[in-house]
Amino acid sequence: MLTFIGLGLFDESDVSVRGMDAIRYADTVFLEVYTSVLTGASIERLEACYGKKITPLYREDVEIHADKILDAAEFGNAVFLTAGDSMIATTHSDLRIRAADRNIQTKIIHGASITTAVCGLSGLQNYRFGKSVSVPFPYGKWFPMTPIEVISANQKENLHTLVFLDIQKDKERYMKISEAVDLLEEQARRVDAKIPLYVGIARAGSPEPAVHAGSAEEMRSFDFGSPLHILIVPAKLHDIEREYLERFAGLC
Ligand SMILES: C[S@@+](CC[C@H](N)C(=O)[O-])C[C@H]1O[C@@H](n2cnc3c(N)ncnc32)[C@H](O)[C@@H]1O
Repeated sequence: MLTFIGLGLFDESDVSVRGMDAIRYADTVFLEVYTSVLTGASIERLEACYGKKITPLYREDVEIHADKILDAAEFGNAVFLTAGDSMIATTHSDLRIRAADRNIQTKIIHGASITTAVCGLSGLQNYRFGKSVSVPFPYGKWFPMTPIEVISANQKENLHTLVFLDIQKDKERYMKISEAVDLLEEQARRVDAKIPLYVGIARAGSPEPAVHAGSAEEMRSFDFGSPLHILIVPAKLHDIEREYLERFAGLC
């Protein structure tokens, strides 16, 4: 059996009771550490809390060398932990299909996801979000323009855009809101587009999340603090959305 378990957003206490029971009952516990992370808990702390040895998994362990996971699931109870919800903004649906190819039973135990937490923190309505996009760290001459293309397409339809920020786990590098805004502003400049308003959110799910709405300049000067960070580029605001951002995100 392979059980996908979403751990929620911040630390070891965010997992559901059902998820915790499945971890305690597991023979093997894997933790995927490259699509998102629990910034409030180290692996050691998770191990102490869940009472299990945890094997961290990097991208190649899941996307190329998944046999270790699938073997453990074929011959025992394996759990595959992910920060947030397991199948949101990740590649894990492929792993579930490969498990099914080997007649391994699978199930999902859901966790809170950043994709829904942003609605509560920003007041932006879930049904008004269009396609989401990721901003990767530029590499050499590689400077992808996909983020501004997706944002522009959503803006044409009057839809909000959720913008995930890159994680380079091997370097413990997490993109900050100010870095992402610099990249998005450069992309906008190249295609003669304008992003009039951003909403930045840091550490959703923690006791002290930061939420701030404003122009590119305000995003650069506001101190969002430690990771993880995420951005929203809002469409035209409804009255209630505007009022919520004024009350809870410092929108002027
Ligand atoms: C690719 S998504 C994975 C989403 C995850 N599976 C989920 O359901 O929450 C990871 C990105 O979402 C954002 N993110 C995830 N958790 C966050 C949090 N607690 N606070 C702020 N941003 C977060 C960051 O930009 C991070 O790089």
